[in-house]
Amino acid sequence: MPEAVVTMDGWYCLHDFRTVNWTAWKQANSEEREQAINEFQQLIGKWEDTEKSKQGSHALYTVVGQKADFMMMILRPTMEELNEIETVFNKSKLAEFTSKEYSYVSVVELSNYMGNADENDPEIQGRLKPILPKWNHICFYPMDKRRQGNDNWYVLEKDERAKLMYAHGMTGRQYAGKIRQFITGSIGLDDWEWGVTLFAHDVLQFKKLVYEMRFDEVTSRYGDFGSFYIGNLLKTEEVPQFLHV
Ligand code: VOV
Repeated sequence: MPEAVVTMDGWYCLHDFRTVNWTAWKQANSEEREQAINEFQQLIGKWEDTEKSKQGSHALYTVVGQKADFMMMILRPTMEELNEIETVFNKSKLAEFTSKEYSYVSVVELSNYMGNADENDPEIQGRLKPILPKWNHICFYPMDKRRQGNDNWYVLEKDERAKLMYAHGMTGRQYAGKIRQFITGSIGLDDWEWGVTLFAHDVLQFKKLVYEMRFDEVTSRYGDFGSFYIGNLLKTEEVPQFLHV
């Protein structure tokens, strides 16, 4: 039987996508809107404090296209904290004007194919508990490794999988400084096997990287993908402008 890889797992992760009901938002009076915006900014302020004390991290992006209007990506040490954050948002004034579009629950994951990584190494700890970059663009999509006929990732021996992952890593390394990738594992946690979250300064680099990877065997033979979500950075101070009507 092929050997499973022992993963190293870090902070839990919630991707939370919301759509604004602009009609209801426009009908609200200006005090209500101001209250909703202030409360949301205070909430983000708390996330910023948590990030400063390295107890978690977050990213806030507007979403381009009709899949949602904005997304919150939250990293925390426990699943309970993720749940608390979404509940606080759900009880907020702004939530009265938004609908839940999609969410994804996972955990920051590093696979240790070479078997030589030391989980206590500060560099590895930094990757398991990362501070998310506030780069201009985000790209999120869930994915599976295929299990179909001759293309079944889960019957490949570990050495073979390690070789394919190595080639994958080599393609990715060419994008150093242009793209930062965060792989979150979600087997047993959500509907797909992994979440892929990419950050870039230049949005076109997502297309170039994802296209180039389509030719890596690990993707061409074994990659199955869900919906793609693309977004632009929403800074805390830009929230009032984004919500201005
Ligand atoms: C900047 C781009 C980039 C780079 C450098 C990179 C490197 C690496 C390395 C070195 C490793 C293995 C060790 C680890 O760190 O886990 C991985 C692991 C993984 N990757 Fe990756 N990946 C990138 C980018 C990158 C993308 C764009 C995708 C989506 C695939 C695509 O075709 O759309 C992806 C997927 C994954 C997955 C699902 C895993 C876990 C697979 C498993 O079976 O465990 N990844 N990845």
